[in-house]
Parts: sequence; C-alpha cells; structure tokens
Amino acid sequence: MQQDYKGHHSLPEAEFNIADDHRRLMIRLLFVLASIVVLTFSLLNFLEGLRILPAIQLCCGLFGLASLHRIQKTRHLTRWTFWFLLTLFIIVTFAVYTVDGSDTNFVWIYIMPVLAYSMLGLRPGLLLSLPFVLICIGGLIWHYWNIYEVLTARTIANLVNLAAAGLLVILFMHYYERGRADTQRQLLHMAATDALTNLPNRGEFQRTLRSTIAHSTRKNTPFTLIVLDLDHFKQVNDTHGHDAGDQVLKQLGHCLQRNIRASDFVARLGGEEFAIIFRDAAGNEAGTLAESIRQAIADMPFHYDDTGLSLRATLGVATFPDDGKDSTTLYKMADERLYRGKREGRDRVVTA
Ligand SMILES: Nc1nc2c(ncn2[C@@H]2O[C@H](COP(=O)(O)OP(=O)(O)OP(=O)(O)O)[C@@H](O)[C@H]2O)c(=O)[nH]1
Repeated sequence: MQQDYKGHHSLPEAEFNIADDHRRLMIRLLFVLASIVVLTFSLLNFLEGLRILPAIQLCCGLFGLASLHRIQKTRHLTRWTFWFLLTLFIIVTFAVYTVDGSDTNFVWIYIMPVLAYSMLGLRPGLLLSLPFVLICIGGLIWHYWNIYEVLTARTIANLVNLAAAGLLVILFMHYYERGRADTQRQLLHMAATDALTNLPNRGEFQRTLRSTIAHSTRKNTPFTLIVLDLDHFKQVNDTHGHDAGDQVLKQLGHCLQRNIRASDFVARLGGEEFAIIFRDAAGNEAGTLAESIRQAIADMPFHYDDTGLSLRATLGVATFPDDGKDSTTLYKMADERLYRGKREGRDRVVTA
C-alpha cells in the first residue's frame, strides 16, 4: 500500500480556474481603457460639433466604468465579453464610416480581431472578426470614394494594404488561437490524467467526487464510493522488478474500466490505490458491485513478459448519503473500511 496515503484521509480543496481569472482581469482592464478612450473621443467629437456619436460614446464610456464591479462578480463572463466587444465593434465601424472622422480611425480595425480571439476563443473570435473587418474595409472604400471620387492606383494600393493587413491579422490570430487552445486542452488532459494508467488522477477524482455529491444532493439519489488497494503489491516489484509492477498497474486499470458501467467513474489515486464511483447504486447493490470487482481482479490473469501473476485486492465501500454527506467524510469512511479489510486479512470487501 502506498505510504503517502496510509492514514491520510483529507481531500484538499484546491481548485483554480486560471483561464477565467485571467479573462476577468483582461476584460476589466479593457473596460477601464475603452471607457477612458471612448469618453475622450466623446468630448473631442462633441467639440467638433457632432451630436449623435458623442452621445453614444458618452453612454458607452459611463456604462463601462459603472460595470467594473459587476464584471468582478458575474458568472456570465462570456456574455459580458461578447456584448462589450460587439458594442466596441459597432462604435469603430461607425467611426470608420464617418466621412469627417479622423484619418487614423482605421487602426482600430486591427486591434479588434486580437481582442475577439484572445477573449472569446476560436469560433466566436472568427464570427466576430471576419464580418467586422470586411464591413470596415467596405467602409474605408466608401470613405476614400467620398473623399477622392475616383479610385486612383495609389488609393487602390492603400486599400489593398489595409485589407491585406486586416485579413493577415485574422489569419495569424486564428492559427495562434487554434494552437493555444490545443495546447491548453492537452495540458488540462495531462493535469487530470495519471500518466501510467491513463486513468483520471487523484485531483480529477476529487473534483468528480464533489460534483457527484452536488448532483446526487440535487436529485436526491444515492451513489457508492469504493477505495481499492492491491494486496502485497510490493512483492511484485521486489520479485519481478518495477517494470513488472508498472505493467500490473496498467492491466489493473484496464480490468477496472472493463468492469464498470459507462456512467461510473474510476481513477488511480496513487501507488496501487484506485477509486471507483458507482452512480445511482447503494445498499446491497453497492456490495454486489464491489464484490464483482474483487472477483474480476482475482480471476484476472496478470502477466509480465511470459510470467503469469495472480493478484488480490481489498476494497472499502461507502455510500452517499448514509456514510457521509461531504467528500471528506465519505472518502474517510471508505478508506477506513479498506484499512480494516487489510488488517482483517486482505482480499475482501468491507461495506460496514
Ligand atoms: N511499479 C510501481 N510500483 C509502485 C508505484 N507506486 C508505488 N509503487 C510501489 O508499491 C508498493 C506499495 O507497497 P506497500 O505500501 O507496502 O503495499 P503492499 O505491498 O501492497 O501491501 P498491502 O497494501 O499492505 O497489502 C511499494 O513498493 C511502492 O514502491 C508505481 O507507480 N509503479
């Protein structure tokens, strides 16, 4: 049995949502910056004699500043981000189409795809950026047409530059975001997976146990937690070597996966200790399921190279909500029963 877990009954509550915190910080910073810029433009446009645009800008700027507190707390961050960016896009489009507007208004076109991709991800990023850039480039053509009335070769070259740069920013952001999202997915998978058995790891087990408790509490349904430990596993390592031990653990992982239902969950907690969550199972059914797992392990022909190995396991069983209403108590109960099973001779299921 792995020493780290002997007598260690706690399930540390360590869950971070780094991506969300980062996005929250980014959107707050953007709200502050955008509000200051929009309020400045509102004043400048007002002084220029415009009325509708500065009025819209004033409302957006004040709304941005007033929203900072809500963004810190909201659970609908994506919705907030989407509406914020859409408003910003409409303002920029409007500014680009304003004939009397600043000649440098177009620079904002290139920032928008960066914001959309980095804050909303791949598909919403593309859905917001592409129409926006195309509409703005259309606006620029219209703008030039209004100023010069004829499109000279020089004007056309300017427009091609503007359009090519805009589409390049989208292309770059699209591939960058795709690579970043793939890497993040892989990292999250690695962080939740045990490298040897490819089963969910201890951290993932803790999260799943907590979410199963929350779900079962809401639905008023029981479930069963089993903590399982191979017997005398050290002997496998000592007799056949560490590599043989690794092969046995992998084969045990496959065996457990084969013997649970699609709705159930199995994880490797560490060493030769595994956990199974049998959803919607309690009482006699829980004992029967645990016994079927013990029997499957006893019947399993483990092997290393040409050597056949026979192994046994001890299982501690706890049922929600009777044996514990929170993850720590429930795990502790299953763990205590597992160790009682070890003390009483191993190769058994302990349910009470
Ligand atoms: N091959 C291999 N061995 C491991 C791994 N993790 C832990 N072990 C070994 O597992 C063994 C656990 O030994 P013990 O805690 O004494 O447990 P046990 O021999 O199964 O005895 P009981 O649990 O009391 O029946 C130790 O030899 C560890 O080195 C691993 O990933 N691979």
